[in-house]
Amino acid sequence: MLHARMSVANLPNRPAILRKDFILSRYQILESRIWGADTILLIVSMLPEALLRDLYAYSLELGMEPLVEVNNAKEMELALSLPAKVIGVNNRNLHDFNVDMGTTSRLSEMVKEKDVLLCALSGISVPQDVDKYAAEGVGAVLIGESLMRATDTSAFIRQLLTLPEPTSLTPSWQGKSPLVKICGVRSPDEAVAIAEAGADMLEKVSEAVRTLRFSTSTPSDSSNETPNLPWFTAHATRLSSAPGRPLIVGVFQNHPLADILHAVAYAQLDIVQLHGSEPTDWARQIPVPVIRVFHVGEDGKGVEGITRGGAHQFILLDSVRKDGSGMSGGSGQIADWEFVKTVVDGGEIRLFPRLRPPRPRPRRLRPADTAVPEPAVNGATNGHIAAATPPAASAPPSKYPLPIVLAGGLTAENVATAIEQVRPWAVDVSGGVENADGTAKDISLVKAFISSVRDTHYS
Ligand SMILES: O=P(O)(O)OC[C@@H](O)[C@@H](O)c1c[nH]c2ccccc12
Repeated sequence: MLHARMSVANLPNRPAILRKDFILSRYQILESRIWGADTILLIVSMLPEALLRDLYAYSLELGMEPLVEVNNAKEMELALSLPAKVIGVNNRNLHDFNVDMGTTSRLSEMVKEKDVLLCALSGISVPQDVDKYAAEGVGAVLIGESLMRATDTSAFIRQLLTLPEPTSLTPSWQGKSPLVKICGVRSPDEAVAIAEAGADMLEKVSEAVRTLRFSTSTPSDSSNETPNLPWFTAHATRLSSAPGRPLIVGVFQNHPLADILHAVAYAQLDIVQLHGSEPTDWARQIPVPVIRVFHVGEDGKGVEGITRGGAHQFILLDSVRKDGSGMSGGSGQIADWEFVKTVVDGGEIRLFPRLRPPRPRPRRLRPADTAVPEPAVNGATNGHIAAATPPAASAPPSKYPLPIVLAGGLTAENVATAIEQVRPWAVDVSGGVENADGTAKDISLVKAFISSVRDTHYS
């Protein structure tokens, strides 16, 4: 159960996990919740009425609306009296195991006009079964045997539900020019000027952040949810398509978690950037999206596990400082763009893996991202970029290039080249848009930087 839950945990629109079992006690319900179930099955025919009512109420208490299974009109009456909101009609009679596909159709009359999600259970194997039930108001089907027998499960489900091939899963951030993140903003006035110049994200170094709330905020349209794109792609796509005021980022380098949480609340940060060697898991405890830095060394070290999703939402690549600290940032040093490009092209894990492993090819020519058969989840379980083995030059770029924020030594002069070469999701600049003595941002440089980015489109 826990493995099932974990394998879908990082999908933005993950399916619910049902414990389809013979549930007889509160203990089993609590156990289900603890091990990752979203809901449970309660079978009316095997539970005395008082126990059924108790288990139904207990399940609700734990935040789970159970699937209540019935097989005849009497059981349906009882289920409706609970009042169950999700009712499954089992076409299979559990006393003699005979399947009568008309059972759901006959009982569907009893839930008409009611606020009930009706599910058809058992015996479903062809699209016509599903279509017929759908026309009768059935909202879900439960399929066991025919799914187990199908050789290509995904194709079978698509066929059964008349779903299109999953070609529409194209990340939308790739067609646009990268977002612009300006770091080291010193005052509210500077922030306003930079916002007006069109920056997408600002990072402050002063206490001024609380006054940086602009009235131009446009709430994003949450009804337009992204489909189940891989983790980083989904987050990049969502942020790229949310218009509004620039987001305020707080950058932290090896600060205590308590300080970060305090700053998020006090300064109302939109995003936290972890720029040190903080534990990956902290991102799960920070209540706003997190950008995590990967410090890229000269030898291509520092990107191990970079495709692992499920914690931070965004990735920033910066060049390691030459001071031996292993940290990056603020040095004005350019990252190895060619190497960063191999990380971007290595991409995120494919959502729909091949069913059979690829035919063996000579080892040397095998690109890094097809070397291992991948599970049907995103990068949570499989960081497949090996620093020492960037994809071969001939390898086709991944369908889901890794969306990254590129930082390190960018200026209005070099940013266009950087974008063409690396194809980052966003670019980050601080020193490159400052005045000669480094005491303030030079707004004309900020404008030049932003227009250079906006003029650069990916082909
Ligand atoms: O394998 P089928 O015909 O697709 O059926 C699945 C499901 O309805 C069935 O497994 C089921 C639902 N409730 C049950 C209760 C007991 C035994 C079996 C079930």
